[in-house]
Amino acid sequence: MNSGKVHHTGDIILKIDNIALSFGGIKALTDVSFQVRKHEILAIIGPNGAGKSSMLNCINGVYHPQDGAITFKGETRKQMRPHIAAKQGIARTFQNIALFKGMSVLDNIMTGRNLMMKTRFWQQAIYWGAAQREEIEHRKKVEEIIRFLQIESVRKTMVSQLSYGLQKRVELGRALAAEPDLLLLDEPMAGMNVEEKQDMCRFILEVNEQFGTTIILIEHDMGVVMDLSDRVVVLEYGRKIADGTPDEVRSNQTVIDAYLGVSH
Ligand SMILES: Nc1ncnc2c1ncn2[C@@H]1O[C@H](COP(=O)(O)OP(=O)(O)OP(=O)(O)O)[C@@H](O)[C@H]1O
Repeated sequence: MNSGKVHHTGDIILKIDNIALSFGGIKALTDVSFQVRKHEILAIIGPNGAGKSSMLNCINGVYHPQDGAITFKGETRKQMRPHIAAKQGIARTFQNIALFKGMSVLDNIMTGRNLMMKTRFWQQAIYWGAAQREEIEHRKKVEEIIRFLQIESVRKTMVSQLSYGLQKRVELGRALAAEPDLLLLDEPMAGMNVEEKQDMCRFILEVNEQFGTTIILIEHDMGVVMDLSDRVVVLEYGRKIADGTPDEVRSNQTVIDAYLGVSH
């Protein structure tokens, strides 16, 4: 897989400063700091239990770190809240697919627009015309995403009837429906075959290129990480042990030791 990623990134969009998170006696994250530039694809890697998902959960406000600060688009918060993160333009996919399995592809992606809907239920009753126009606009955007992800043929299909790879693509579609500035992808290729992985890689790169979306992804497949990312942050036992370009990280002795299981 050679993606031919073009490296052109902008100002800092996300700053993680000295984050510490623990659950009772378990230290999930200790003093983790890194920065993400606009339009960058940043991969977070590390062995199981290293704190990767916890980091994403702090960024989108699901977990509340005991220490440190998160600055997104210039606004610093000690603790993010999920609805604020979403409103500020952070969208997320999950390690285990979190779709409405009994609903169609179209309706699932439509749920990603919820935050952007201006008219509420009681308003819809009064301003029926405005609500209808708004609905048409949202549907147009959703249809664009469906075309972009090449899932037109299954747009009316119930999600439970789709292959795992397609379900992952629909989940990406739902996140894209929110038109995020920052997209958090938790193992977007997990459980996929080679062909599905290649498709997902292509879509992630196209999202980054065409929409200018900044992306943070957690991924275990090192081939994918090396191909997709501009930079890589490596976590081990909740601490950052390296941060750099894929080439820098690949040749970093501490990283090599962590992956080969050398005790230190
Ligand atoms: N909600 C929680 N309650 C208690 N402990 C948690 C919780 N979430 C994470 N942890 C613990 O925090 C540590 C880091 O977990 P996390 O899921 O962030 O790691 P990870 O690097 O994403 O792992 P994996 O690659 O296996 O998904 C682990 O020891 C985990 O058991």
